[in-house]
Amino acid sequence: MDSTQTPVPCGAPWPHRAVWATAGELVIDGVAMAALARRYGTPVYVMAERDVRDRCRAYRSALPGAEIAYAGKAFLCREMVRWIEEEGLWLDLASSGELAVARTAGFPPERVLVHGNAKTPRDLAAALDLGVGRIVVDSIGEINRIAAGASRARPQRVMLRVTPGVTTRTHPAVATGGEDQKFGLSISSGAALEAVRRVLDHPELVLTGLHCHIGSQLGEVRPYLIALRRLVALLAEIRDRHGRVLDELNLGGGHGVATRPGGAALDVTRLGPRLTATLRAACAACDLPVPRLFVEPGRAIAAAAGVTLYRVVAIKARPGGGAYVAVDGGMSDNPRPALYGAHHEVALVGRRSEAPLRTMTIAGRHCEAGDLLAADVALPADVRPGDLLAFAGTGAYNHAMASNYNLVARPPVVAVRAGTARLIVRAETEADLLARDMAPAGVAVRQGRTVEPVGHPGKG
Ligand SMILES: Cc1ncc(COP(=O)(O)O)c(C=O)c1O
Ligand SMILES: N[C@@H](CCCC[NH3+])C(=O)O
Repeated sequence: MDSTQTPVPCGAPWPHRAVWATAGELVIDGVAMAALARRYGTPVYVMAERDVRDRCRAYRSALPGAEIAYAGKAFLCREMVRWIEEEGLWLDLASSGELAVARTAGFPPERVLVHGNAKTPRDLAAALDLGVGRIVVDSIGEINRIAAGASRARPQRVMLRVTPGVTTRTHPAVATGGEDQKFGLSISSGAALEAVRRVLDHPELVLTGLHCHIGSQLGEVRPYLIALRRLVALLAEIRDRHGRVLDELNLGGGHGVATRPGGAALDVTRLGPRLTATLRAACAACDLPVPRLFVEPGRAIAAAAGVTLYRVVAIKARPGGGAYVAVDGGMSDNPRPALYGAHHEVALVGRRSEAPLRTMTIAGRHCEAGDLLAADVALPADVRPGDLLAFAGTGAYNHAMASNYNLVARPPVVAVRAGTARLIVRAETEADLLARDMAPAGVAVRQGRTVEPVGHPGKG
């Protein structure tokens, strides 16, 4: 593109306000990525605030009257909590650590749902102390533990997570609707009904409804409708056996996002009306009032808002053609390609290249051959050390799943909005890494030389 051309929208899976501008620049909501990378270093996670907010609003308008709980496991920090709070969503949290983020960001506890198949005493104490809106019971043994921390004067509202026996097309590691798995209580075995009975026996607990979560990165509406009907049937059975009509039905999250241009997504504008209509029809058939519906999207709110920028460090020819392009990050900041074979779109940013496209594999910096961030992507043949690469769709389950493998410090998160960039999670430092490591007694600490971060061999 030459300097007379107008910016071209990137389209999905890039953020809503991402454009290709002149000279190969990627501009997200008015912020140029090359300058951002120079200012904050690389790797860096970029989160487009207005993208997150747009998606929260799309959920609220596609599901009027329903509660939208953002699944914080996808991406959580206090700034994100503020956006979610301001957009009127609930938060789905899964540990005392996540609860600490929400608590210290001032999120209203009555809009927090707590999940977990193995909630520790600490998790439960944090949830009960905070006074969260709902705890989602995931096992029978947990019922007494929650009741013990509540009281008749201050009863705890709970939902019950059930497994509806629905199969889904997704990676096996994130398929959770089937019978044989670690989450929830089976409907067909009778465990779910037994758990209902036990919860109802506790005056310290208020059973508000049922919950299920059938999997993640799902592309079809149908499994949700099947799960919904099974949960409504269970609501009717609970009414018939116990004389109790529960008010809430939570269908979890899992709504898939496009990972390639033109790729399929489970768009809430398509899903929302089908859920609402099916819920009404199923309840009418069982002569039940329509319960308040909850959904818990994580990826669908956060994934496309995020982009990761890396510097190219080294290039190597592959035997058979193509090349390995090694960058200054890897499976420590994005384990998804190695774990699930996940695909992220990749683009050269910050300079224009006329070179023909060549097939390249983007390799991470970690000490294992499987640390490949993207296989067989087409990039200009003149990609060189110092170049900047942008990865799309890294807003969910990247920062959240980052590790310190090889004692690599985790990257910062920078929010962009209307032409302004702002640090929202600072980079980890080597001092952070050493802070938890107890130096052996009597070892004198030798101060290291301060070195510039690698990955800036060129100005781009
Ligand atoms: C209980 C629960 N709710 C919501 C989610 C959010 O999932 P996703 O990010 O796929 O929407 C998950 C994770 O899959 C989950 O386990
Ligand atoms: N970590 C998974 C999603 C897990 C969903 C958690 N409930 C991913 O990146 O795809």
